[in-house]
Amino acid sequence: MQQRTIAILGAGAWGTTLATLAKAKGHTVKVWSRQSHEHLQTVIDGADLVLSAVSMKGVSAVVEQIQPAAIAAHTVFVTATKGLAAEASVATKPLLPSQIWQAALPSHAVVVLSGPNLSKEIQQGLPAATVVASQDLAAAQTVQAALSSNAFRVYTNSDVVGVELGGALKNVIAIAVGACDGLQLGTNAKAALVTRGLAEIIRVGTYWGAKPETFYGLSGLGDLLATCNSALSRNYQVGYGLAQGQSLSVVLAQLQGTAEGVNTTQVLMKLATQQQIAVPISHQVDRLLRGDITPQAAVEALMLRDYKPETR
Ligand SMILES: NC(=O)C1=CN([C@@H]2O[C@H](COP(=O)(O)OP(=O)(O)OC[C@H]3O[C@@H](n4cnc5c(N)ncnc54)[C@H](OP(=O)(O)O)[C@@H]3O)[C@@H](O)[C@H]2O)C=CC1
Ligand SMILES: O=C(CO)COP(=O)(O)O
Repeated sequence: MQQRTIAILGAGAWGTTLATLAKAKGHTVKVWSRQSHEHLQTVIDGADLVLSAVSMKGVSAVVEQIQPAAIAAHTVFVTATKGLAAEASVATKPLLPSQIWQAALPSHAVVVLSGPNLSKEIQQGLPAATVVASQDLAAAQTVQAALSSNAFRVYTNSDVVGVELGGALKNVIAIAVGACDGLQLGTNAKAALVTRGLAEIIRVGTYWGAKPETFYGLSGLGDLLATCNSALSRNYQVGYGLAQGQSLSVVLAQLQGTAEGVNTTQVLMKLATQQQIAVPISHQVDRLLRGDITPQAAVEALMLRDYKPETR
């Protein structure tokens, strides 16, 4: 196995966990965060892989600190952020983290890493699988070889948009399912939400050019199952807390780490409204997060929608 020099950007829950996985494989690992004394450019100098696990709101600020001309041609950039850019618009601006990285580093390979990867379980050494997606298959295979182990199984995929959107959009559905569990609506209701949530993700994803089948994989259905079934998920915790009658600000103040679904819902609603894509569950999550509706009223609004065939 080839030893690599890996720079990890972001020392939060996911960045720290990815560093643990990379160190366990014997790679040389350097971690950078805003608290680091070293400059970002110094940390990524000479790195074979640069792996970013900063939350969505920090991606542009981090990318802007990088001087592309000073980076070795073979360096592969990996983004593990699950979110949509707040400034995204259909016409002009990048929507996904990998598009921000690729726009700043047009001559470097960019790889998306996404899957059912609750960091606390991985830190405990429990087995997990993930997907690395890139238009550059060799770059994806380099990342696959670098991170695969007996505890972390890495698959490749060429559907970058699908893999990245799956990881971002499942967070919105995880908020809905957290609320469903917080209201103790039962297993049938939860199964319905996850299944119709997946249909909603596929509707949005295919609009943006993703392959439908990608969403039945690890970064779509896989990550939905993980985050909708675990109290470790911060997004699930947000929905659960709202269903307990707590305000969003109280829920977020008590939360350990980032719940990307809160901002992702806002961006998704802006884009889906512009493009007239039906996202009924996300719409109710948006109203709930804004405090415009009670969780009980959101459930009723979903149950009493116009009749329709399942396949539309
Ligand atoms: N935790 C998990 O299980 C998983 C998380 N993810 C995704 O990874 C991303 C990070 O999640 P996670 O590590 O859990 O979140 P945390 O809240 O634990 O950490 C967030 C990280 O982002 C950094 N950050 C935030 N804003 C900025 C900024 N403006 N400039 C630079 N850095 C910034 C933080 O830096 P600082 O410490 O300096 O504040 C910190 O390193 C999210 O998109 C999440 O969806 C993906 C898979 C699994
Ligand atoms: O993406 C994750 C697991 O795959 C982490 O979920 P949360 O961000 O909801 O904690």
